[in-house]
Amino acid sequence: MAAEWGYSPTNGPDVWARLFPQAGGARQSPVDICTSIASSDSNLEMKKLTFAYESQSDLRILNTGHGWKVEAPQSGSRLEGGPLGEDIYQLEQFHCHWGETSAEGSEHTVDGRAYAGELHLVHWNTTKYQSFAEAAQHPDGLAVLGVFFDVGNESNDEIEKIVSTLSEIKFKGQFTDIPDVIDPTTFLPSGLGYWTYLGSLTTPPCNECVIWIVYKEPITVTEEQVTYH
Ligand SMILES: COc1ccc([C@H]2OC(=S)NC2=O)c(OC)c1
Ligand SMILES: [Zn+2]
Repeated sequence: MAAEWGYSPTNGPDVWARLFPQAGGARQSPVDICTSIASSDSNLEMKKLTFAYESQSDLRILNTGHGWKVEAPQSGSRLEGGPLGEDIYQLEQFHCHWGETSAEGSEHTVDGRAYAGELHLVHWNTTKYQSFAEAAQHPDGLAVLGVFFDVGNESNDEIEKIVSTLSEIKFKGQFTDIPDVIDPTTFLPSGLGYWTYLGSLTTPPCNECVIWIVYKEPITVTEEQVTYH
C-alpha cells in the first residue's frame, strides 16, 4: 500500500486496514444514514443537546491535503446533553471535507445522497480524559458535530472568513492566519434536529472513539465556497 493513505484503489478505504487496523472495526465512519430505519429516542429529547462557544481571534488555518483545518481549542466551550450522557466535551478543532465538484464531498450520505461538503466540529471528553490525544483512544472520547453543506445562491459569511484565506495555503502543510474573529456557533443550522450513532474517525487512523451528532438540516454555501482548488 502506498505510504500515504488516500481515496484511490491502491490507498483508499478498502485497504486502510492494512496499515490502520481500526479501519477494519465494527463501528467505522462515515456511514449512509438510512432515514427509514433511523429511530427516535425519547431519552435524547429529555436531555437536550446544548453547546456554548467563544468567539476566537488569532486562529490559524492549515491545508491538510484533504481539505482545511482550524485548530481552535476552547477551554471555555461546552458541548453536553443529548447522547453525551453526563460528560462535558470541549471544542478542539473544526475542519471541512469537500469533493472535486459540488455533486459530492460530504463523508456521510443520507439515503445514498452526498452533499457538497461536510463541516466537522471536533470536541473531546474533558470530564474523563486529560487531553485530546488520550480521549481519541477511548470509545466515548470524542464528539463530532457534522454539518452538511448545500450549494445555493447565498454565501455563508463565517465560512467566507475561512475560505477567503485558502489562496494563501495552496499546498499541503501550509498554514496562514485567519484575520477575522470566528464564532463556531454560526456554523450550525437553525434547525437543530440530528442523527446520532457511535462511530469513528472518518480517515486514518480511524479510531473508534467518536459519538457522532449529524445535523439533519444543511447550511447553504456558494459553489465557490465549497469547490476551492
Ligand atoms: C489524527 O487526528 C485525526 C485523524 C483523522 C480525523 C478524521 O476523523 C474525522 S471525524 N474527520 C477527519 O478528518 C480526525 O478528525 C478529528 C482527526
Ligand atoms: Zn472530518
